[in-house]
Amino acid sequence: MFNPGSFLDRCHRQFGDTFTARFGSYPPSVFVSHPEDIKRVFLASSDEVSAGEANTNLMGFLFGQSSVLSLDGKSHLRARRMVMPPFHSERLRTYYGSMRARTDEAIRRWPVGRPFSMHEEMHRLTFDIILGILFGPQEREFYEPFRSLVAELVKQTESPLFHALFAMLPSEQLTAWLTRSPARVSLGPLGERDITRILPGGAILRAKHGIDAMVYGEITRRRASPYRGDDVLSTFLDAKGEDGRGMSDAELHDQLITLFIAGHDTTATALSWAFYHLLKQPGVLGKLRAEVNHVPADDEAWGHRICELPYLDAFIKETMRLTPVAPIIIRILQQPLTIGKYEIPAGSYVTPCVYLTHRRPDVWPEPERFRPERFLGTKTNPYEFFPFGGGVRRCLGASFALHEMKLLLAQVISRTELRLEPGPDEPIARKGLFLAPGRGVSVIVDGRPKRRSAGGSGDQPGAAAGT
Ligand code: HEM
Repeated sequence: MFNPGSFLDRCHRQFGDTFTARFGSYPPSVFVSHPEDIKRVFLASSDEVSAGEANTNLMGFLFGQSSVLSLDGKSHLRARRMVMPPFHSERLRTYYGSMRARTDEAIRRWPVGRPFSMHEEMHRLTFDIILGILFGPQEREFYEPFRSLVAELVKQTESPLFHALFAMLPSEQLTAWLTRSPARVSLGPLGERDITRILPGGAILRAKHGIDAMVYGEITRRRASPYRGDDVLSTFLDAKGEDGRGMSDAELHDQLITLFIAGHDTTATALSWAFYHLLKQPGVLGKLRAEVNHVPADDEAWGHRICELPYLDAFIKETMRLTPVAPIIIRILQQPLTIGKYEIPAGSYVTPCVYLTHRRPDVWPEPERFRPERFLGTKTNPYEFFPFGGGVRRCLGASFALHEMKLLLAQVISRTELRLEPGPDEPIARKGLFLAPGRGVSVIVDGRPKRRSAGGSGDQPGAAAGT
């Protein structure tokens, strides 16, 4: 599906709100986009629908079987309760300082007068931010190898070979192979050999084993250390479930990897779309800049006040309505379910379609128009607007992502003169599981920062992790 937007539009025009599509080796997926049907799916009990199995089939080899994404029912709720505290709203303020400091560094890095890809820059920035928040201040010896292993993994999982394997092999087999294959085997008298260099797809295994080894190494180091800070790993090391049990090393590893994977590519892609819409519409940029500049950069509560700005909030919602990062939400039916006039058999995939629901003209007048004002002074309906999914599986990093997006956007637009490099419109392209701007949003900075920002100050200062 190279052009996912027009594929979905075509299916909707031809078949209406509910239709079935089949992808590779996966069971048929029933797409739904009527708010009543979305509600039925999101409110279904865990006896009726599951999400863990579908998530595992898609990416389980990356985040492991004790990840909050892989689990269902009671074990999912237990994991969610343990993972949630660092993402509660009062805790988010402790991250503002490092978010600002990191954004400052990025702005200083950007060339003046020469185009660069905003998507790549947002990737780098959100990567640095989430790594600092998960693991705390780190030395370069951790960050740089980790960054290159992740870059290699992403490159490999976006390669044609991986897509071919994904389409051909039953997903459980692919997951099992990627999860269980050893990186090294013993060849008797020849000693141990790295087999990832000769296996097809071995580069994926190599990168994954490298990442796992680094994360386990860090967990061991931190368990042995008395250091506890504001970072997520510190919180998890001391967390106890209702049964009084803490997290095992495998649980810690799986939750950290999950948060890392779920927590930066998504936000980077949403931010790239935000910059695209912003720079495409000078009127919107003008309104946003006026609102943001109203908050003095050295205000003690800068971050908090920025996160409360109504137009900025509406702007981000409109970005996520028109160009949602995740086009669909996936559930597997554990028993037959009636959705609208259809009885859907157990075992089917049911996919509330974010992309189509967000473009319904009966809910969103002139749906193709980018108009943040539609969100001003209104409360959104969770079955009409769900860029973060819904029900008990709704994204647990949603508030974190929204705060991060607001702070980054506010800081960039108040400190730089930016414009899009002239060229055709950005196509909606599939990048892995997400919808991303196909050309990467090429921008040009025209002006140096106008004033020094308060950097790590304001709200509760945090360390610029990783430096
Ligand atoms: C703009 C950024 C983001 C978008 C668009 C996004 C979107 C989503 C979506 C669509 C889901 C599936 C929800 C469902 O099945 O109903 C999800 C789940 C999840 N997201 Fe996000 N996400 C974002 C940022 C983040 C961040 C920053 C974190 C953490 C640091 C995070 C952590 C998670 C986790 C742990 C889950 C699994 C929740 C569960 O299964 O209980 N996400 N996200």
